[in-house]
Parts: sequence; structure tokens; C-alpha cells
Amino acid sequence: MSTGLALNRCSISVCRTADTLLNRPTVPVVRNLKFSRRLIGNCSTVANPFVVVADDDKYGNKQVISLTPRLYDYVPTNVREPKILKQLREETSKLRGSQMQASPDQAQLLAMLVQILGAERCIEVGVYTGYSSLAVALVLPESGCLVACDRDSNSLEVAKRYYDLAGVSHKVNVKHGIAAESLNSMIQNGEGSSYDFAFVDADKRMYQDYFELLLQLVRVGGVIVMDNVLWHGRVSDPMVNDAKTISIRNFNKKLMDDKRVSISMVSIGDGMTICRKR
Ligand SMILES: C[S@@+](CC[C@H](N)C(=O)[O-])C[C@H]1O[C@@H](n2cnc3c(N)ncnc32)[C@H](O)[C@@H]1O
Repeated sequence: MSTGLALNRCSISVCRTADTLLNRPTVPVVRNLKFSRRLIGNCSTVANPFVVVADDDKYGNKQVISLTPRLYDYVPTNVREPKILKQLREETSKLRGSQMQASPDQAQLLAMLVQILGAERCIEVGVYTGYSSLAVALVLPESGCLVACDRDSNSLEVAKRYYDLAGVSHKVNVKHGIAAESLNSMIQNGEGSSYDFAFVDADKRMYQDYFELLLQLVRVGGVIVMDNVLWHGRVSDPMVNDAKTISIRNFNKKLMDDKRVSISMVSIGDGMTICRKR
């Protein structure tokens, strides 16, 4: 799958054993970490399969946590997931595309950012059945509003049912259609610089476009969170060059020099970058 496969044999074997026992596909996180190369030929490190060591000498012997399936299963046990979100997650798990929904720890981080910001006006690009948008709507004040954009009407029906069940429908403005068109029309309507928070979790080939549009809609000091910035580890693998990977890789690279925002890439879920408009 990636060059990471060749880098970290010790960790891989540990991972595979756990995955085999749990009867599920191998989790790619460990295999894709550049930080893993020091493990080659040092199988004593298998004694602690949760830790990998920086490959690049610039980082010294910096140790970072790698998420094995067991450790990953531990994370959600430390998330305070509201009952209604759990119900939605479990219902969605039976649907096609369920792997797309945000994880409980990611949704909790989004809700926390909204609360820290004191956000009232939010946007989500890529709603699916509504897990992350509901997490945000639940913490918005009664006067708050979330514009929820998605092109898939079937998924949106599930989302709307859950907004109703959770009693937050009055805070959510669902926009069914191509997200870039919805965002453009919001700009045309004079809504520029009026939003506090945005979350992007849709078409990966459109990341730069979504970012440019949202940068117009979000106020100075507002936050844009971009999901899937690690793209299952593919971004760090020079052998992977499909359109989505290239788009995210280019987006990440360009963001490094983008003086319009301050940034923080967080390796939660499939990677999220938090961008604060300057
Ligand atoms: C990864 S899922 C979103 C998951 C959601 N944030 C959650 O936590 O459940 C991506 C969604 O983006 C939507 N999408 C993809 N491309 C789109 C586009 N160009 N315009 C609008 N929606 C789009 C898909 O229909 C899909 O529901």
C-alpha cells in the first residue's frame, strides 16, 4: 500500500496479529508513519508496539504514539458521546459509506472548537447522515445556525431525521446541492466574513476550492477545519499519485506558505488541519 509497509516490519506484524484476531482489515496508520523506520532491526521495540521513534535525525529520538487497533479502541471509551450521536452512529454503521462518518473523538474535537470560539454561525461541507454536523448543532446556542451542505438527498434525509430527534432542526439550514455552488451563492448573498466556523469533509479534489470559498465566508479569527488531510497515509507515500491524493498533498503543501491563516495539523482520525483566519 505504501512505502511505510517496508519500513516498519515489527509494528506491522503486531498490527496484523491484532487485526487477524479481531477479524478486520489491517489498520494502516502504523504502516504509514515516516516516524517508524527506527524499528527495523530493533524488534525489542515490539515490547511496546504503541510507540514509534522519529526517523528524521532532526527530531532526535522523539517518540510518538502509534494507534494500534487496541489503542484505537481505547480512545472512544474516553469520549463523552451524546446518546443521540451514538444512536445515529449505530444506525449509519449499517449503511453504505458508513466508513465516511467522523469518529466520536473527531466530532468531540469539532464541538469543542465551536464552544471555545463561542461560534454562532457555522458551515459544514459534506454532511452524509449528519454525525459531525449534529455534534456541532448540539453545542450551538439556540440563536446559532449551521449551514449543512451535501449533494446526496438520501443521506440528508437521515441527517434531517436526527436533527429533528435531537431538537436542533431550527439551528440547521440544509443546503442540498453541489457544495461549491451553495458556498458561492452564500457569498453572492452578501454573507462574506459572517461565519465563525467551517468544517470540510467532502470531495477531496475540491479542497483548495472549498478552502478559498470558506476563507471568504469566515470572519477574521474564525476557524476552518479540513478533514482527511493524512488521507489514510497516502499523502506521505510518493508512490501514490491518484487525483485525490495529489489534491490533498498539494493542499497541505500550499497551506504551509499561506499567510492568510495560522494552522495546526492534528493526527486525529484521518488527520485534520485547523486553520484560523488572520
Ligand atoms: C465523508 S462524507 C461526510 C461525513 C460527515 N461529515 C459525517 O461525519 O458523517 C462526504 C459527503 O460529502 C458529500 N459530497 C461529496 N462531494 C460533494 C459535492 N461536490 N457537493 C456536495 N456534497 C458532496 C457526499 O455526498 C458525502 O455525503
